[in-house]
Amino acid sequence: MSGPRIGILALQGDVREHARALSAVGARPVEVRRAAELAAVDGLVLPGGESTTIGRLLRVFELLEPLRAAVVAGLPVFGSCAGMILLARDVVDGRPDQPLIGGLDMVVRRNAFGRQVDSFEVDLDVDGVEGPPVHAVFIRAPWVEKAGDTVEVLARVAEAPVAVRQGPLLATAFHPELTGDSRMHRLFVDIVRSSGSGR
Ligand SMILES: NC(=O)CC[C@H](N)C(=O)O
Repeated sequence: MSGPRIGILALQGDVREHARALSAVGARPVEVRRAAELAAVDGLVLPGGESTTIGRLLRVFELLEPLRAAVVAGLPVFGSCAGMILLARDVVDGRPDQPLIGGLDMVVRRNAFGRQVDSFEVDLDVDGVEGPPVHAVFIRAPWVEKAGDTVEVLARVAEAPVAVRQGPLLATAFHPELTGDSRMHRLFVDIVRSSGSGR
């Protein structure tokens, strides 16, 4: 039995690390740069990078509208860091006109942890992830400023949600692809399988 085909948006960011983590949990990773490639996946990862740049590239590659439509149609998507921002319905401290995909009923604050703690690492208990805490790497990360009632908060740093799920949409402010621990990817692949689009 082969695993679900999981696309990784490959316009910017750490695509290779996500591919490795997805393979480790039995999925088949494929790079996505075009709408036709998007149409052929069972789930999609939006990697970190710069959300403003990725948003602009989504327009250039004519992927923004197809992605919005895919999310509305129920495609499972996992956004990390900049990918979390792209899944938000609104962003605080974003650039004016920064394109978002939306889908997750949340407002995020971009670069929320500020300059002093630009990047940091912390061990986090994440709901839905068994075993020891997840070692979470934050790099100029956002946090969730406001979340709707149907958004499940899976982990927090201080008071701020940094991992959330709403139906088939999963988002983390941290970078689970950088630590060699593929449990967040396993959680996403389980979401893809149970959403019915996994083959
Ligand atoms: N590591 C990251 O993805 C950083 C996100 C970046 N600060 C942004 O606003 O998009």
